[in-house]
Amino acid sequence: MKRAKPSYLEAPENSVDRLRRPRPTKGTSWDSLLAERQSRVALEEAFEKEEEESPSTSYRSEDDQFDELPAESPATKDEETVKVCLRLRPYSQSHNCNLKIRDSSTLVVKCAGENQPGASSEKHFTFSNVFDDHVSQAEVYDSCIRPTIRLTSGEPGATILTYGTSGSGKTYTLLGNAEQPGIVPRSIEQIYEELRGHVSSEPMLKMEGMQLCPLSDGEMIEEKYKVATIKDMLRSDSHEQISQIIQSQQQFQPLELGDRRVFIWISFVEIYNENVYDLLNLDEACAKRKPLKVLANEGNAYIKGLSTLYASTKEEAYNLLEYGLQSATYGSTDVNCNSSRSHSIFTMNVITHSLAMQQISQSVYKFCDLAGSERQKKTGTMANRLKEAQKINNSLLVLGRCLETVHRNQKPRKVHDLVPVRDSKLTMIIQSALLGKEPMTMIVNVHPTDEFYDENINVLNFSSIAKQIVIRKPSKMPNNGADSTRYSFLPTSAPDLLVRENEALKLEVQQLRDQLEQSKKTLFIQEYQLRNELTDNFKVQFDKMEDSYQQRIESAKQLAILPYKQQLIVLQRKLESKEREIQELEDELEEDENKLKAYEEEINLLRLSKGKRRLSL
Ligand SMILES: Nc1ncnc2c1ncn2[C@@H]1O[C@H](COP(=O)(O)OP(=O)(O)OP(=O)(O)O)[C@@H](O)[C@H]1O
Repeated sequence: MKRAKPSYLEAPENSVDRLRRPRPTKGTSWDSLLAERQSRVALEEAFEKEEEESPSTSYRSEDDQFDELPAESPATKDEETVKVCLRLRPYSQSHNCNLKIRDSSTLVVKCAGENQPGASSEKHFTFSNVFDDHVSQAEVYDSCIRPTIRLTSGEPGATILTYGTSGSGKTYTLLGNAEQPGIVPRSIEQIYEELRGHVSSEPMLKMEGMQLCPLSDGEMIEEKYKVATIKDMLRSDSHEQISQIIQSQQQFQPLELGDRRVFIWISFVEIYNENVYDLLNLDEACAKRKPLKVLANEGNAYIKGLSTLYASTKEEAYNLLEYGLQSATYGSTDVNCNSSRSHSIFTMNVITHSLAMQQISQSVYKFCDLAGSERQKKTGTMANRLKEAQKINNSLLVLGRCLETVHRNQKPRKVHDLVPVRDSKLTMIIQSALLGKEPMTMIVNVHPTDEFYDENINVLNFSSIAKQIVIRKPSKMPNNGADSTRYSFLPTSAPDLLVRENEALKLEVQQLRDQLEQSKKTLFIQEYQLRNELTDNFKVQFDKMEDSYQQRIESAKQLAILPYKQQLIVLQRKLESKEREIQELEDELEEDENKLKAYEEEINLLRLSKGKRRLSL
């Protein structure tokens, strides 16, 4: 069946790029336009009927039988649902609170029109976990995140989102503070502690866009220099305290990873007013920030020109996190005086190279702190703030539409709608999670006071849709190993044989693609090893050549100085004979002087005897 096309006869959706809105083609007649409109209306009516038969939200009024409440879409052994956890922010007892925790997975909301007769008075929302306001950061981490960081099983990674109104505790949950570290520092600890002894000190392998590349010696030095520069700029060691706190609360143990070598690359971006900015770009430290382009290929997003820095130790990872946070844009609203007005995404790319198996796998962990989903009136939005709020709300709206479409597509139906991931930068970047290629965990933060009643209901409705999305685990190829892991959305029961055949073919194509991908990687590893061998061989040859050149230079030198050596010997001999002559002359002179002295003594004696004789006469 053909996919339903959007019609240009309907009011345009504001969030959709003007250029991409539907337009009439030249020469289209009015009759054909009406026919197109009618077929579209018929299609939509069919969808609505389907929707009525299987409602998408997981809440019902009190009048409904609670036991019948569909907690989530049924997930089989090879499937998992998007994990959606709820966390309540501590609130003052003086405030009215309409939210009550019923059990570890159910929240009951008292409706605003409680006193009106006939009005339904309670709504029940189910979650993977519900955390009360006194639950600690470590408990939240252990229940929601720790199980999703699976470093041995070659999972594709995970996307972790915090969602809620401004000031509801999203940043607190994700980052925490020096005394109560949040999810990101705990994940850094878990990853580096579990991979202890396997993280390479040299950044030898890197993902460039969608390609895996070995780095040259010069490039490796450059990468290390960047991280060292950031360390010098920060000059703080607060991470040591954070690390100690986490270690005392959660004992992460090193994993048994055999000969595997791991390379960890970190990037950090901010989406502000629908522009993507690099938070780790050292060149932009003092200059005006330039927005980056987001490109997409086969459901994977790639940010062109994004800095991805190598962190060989957890200290370096903490430094990159701190540096990125310093670069982030913070504004202030009436609701939260340190409100982050942008979405930020901290990404850890863990590349594992198994020498024995000749395999490379990649796990990408994305931590997204979404901007607050508050109403414009409540946040005192003016001018700049209004523009920010509109952009924030738009991207969250698109996120909601993506989740809704994915959920709708998972129902047994013939027409699958296009998931509008391209309608916002946020959904474009996290599309692999939205399209089911990797697990997603959403932590919904709620400030449970009456003041935020409407916003909280919106947030809870939004999360109830996310909760029902089923992620299917890929069928693993026998020799594919970890990196071939893929997830796909397929309807649970195909209505006819044709659809099933189609799906089987799709699966086959996917498996062939995976095989091709694996072969490419094997080829890449072999090329990489060959290059290393060649480099070693060249080194040995160069050493030998250098030795022989040294010898030749030495013998040429000896040959050149030979005549001078002989001349030197002749001159030395002449010098010796002259010295001997001088010595002889000196000896003769000494002899003559001695004789002279003897004559003088004789003369003196004669004079004395002559004198004596004269006296006697
Ligand atoms: N569970 C909690 N325990 C203790 N304090 C909390 C908790 N949740 C939030 N807070 C406090 O509430 C305040 C606002 O939280 P936070 O900055 O995390 O909100 P936010 O949802 O990120 O807001 P924005 O969207 O505006 O950035 C902070 O001072 C934070 O310390």
